[in-house]
Amino acid sequence: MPFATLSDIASLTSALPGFDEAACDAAALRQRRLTKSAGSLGRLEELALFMAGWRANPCPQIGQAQALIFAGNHGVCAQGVSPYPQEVTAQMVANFRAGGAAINRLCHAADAHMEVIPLDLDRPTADFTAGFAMTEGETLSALNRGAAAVDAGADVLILGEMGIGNSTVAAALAAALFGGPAAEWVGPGTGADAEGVRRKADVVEKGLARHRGLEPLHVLAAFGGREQAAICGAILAARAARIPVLLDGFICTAAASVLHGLDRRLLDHCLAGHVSAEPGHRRLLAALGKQAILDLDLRLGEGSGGALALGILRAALACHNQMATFAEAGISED
Ligand SMILES: Cc1cc2ncn([C@H]3O[C@H](COP(=O)(O)O)[C@@H](O)[C@H]3O)c2cc1C
Ligand SMILES: O=C(O)c1cccnc1
Repeated sequence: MPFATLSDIASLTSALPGFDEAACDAAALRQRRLTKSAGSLGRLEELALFMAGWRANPCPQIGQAQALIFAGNHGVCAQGVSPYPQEVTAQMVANFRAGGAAINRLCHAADAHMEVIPLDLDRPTADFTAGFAMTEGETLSALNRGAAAVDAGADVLILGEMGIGNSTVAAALAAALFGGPAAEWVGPGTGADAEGVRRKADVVEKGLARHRGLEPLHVLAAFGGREQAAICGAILAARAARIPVLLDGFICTAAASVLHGLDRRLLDHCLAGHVSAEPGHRRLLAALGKQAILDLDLRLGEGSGGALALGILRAALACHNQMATFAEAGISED
């Protein structure tokens, strides 16, 4: 990193660190000695082992949690795909900076350091029904900005987005990467009515008809946007630094799916923080083989589900690192 061409990214996977089995095995041994019946902490145990393997540490800690919220604007909004006007993207960026958004409060509650990164909001990407949303240069630049924003000293990374029109962009990415009719991937987003959802499906179908048979990074360039590319760059930079990632809802997961399309292993260090109420998200997580940590009917974006899931991850590691063993507590084992 930084990436000079899109094909650099495609050839990168084998050079990235993988899961440390030895650290995971050592963590599993510790789990068996903790004062609880085997497996009784369910997915908390799995999360502790996941963190151990990716941090290459049998007793991983979360000292620093970073949250990156990437914002962008989309030419496809000209097709009337969102009930909200595009200015809301920049207005919400100001709200993030002032501390007034849901993600500010959720990051504060979870003790995550949040940063919002607006990506050329005054230059929306091109309308994907008319051509490529981004040039190769724009795509690379956004990927690199995402990668550069990652703090290599963080122990976990939460990713989120803000961009009016993004539920349509996400549906287009998901349909192009996994197939199926647009109607199976679109949903209300911020609150489109039945007529609005139909319009979104038509717009996505038009985009799919225009951009057929593309490689995943060209799918990203075709549908956009800059924040989706930045999310991909951040996921790759996190992988290079062995930082596990908490994905958010449908929009964030659809962006990440571009990397899964490149190589299925590229999202192995990523957890699905939650499953969103946006209907395509459940289908998308199933396609990626990921089980969400939380299911709270959220449909916000901004990284909200990732920030909430950080609390569960912290709890998993508090048990893993700080519970007494049977020997320490003088408790008889079976
Ligand atoms: C005030 C406000 C705050 C938000 N925070 C996240 N989103 C979410 O809604 C947008 C996607 O929905 P659609 O595709 O329907 O435009 C994204 O920006 C997403 O992050 C918001 C949307 C609004 C209006
Ligand atoms: O799941 C999401 O990412 C989502 C859903 C609705 C609106 N904004 C984001």
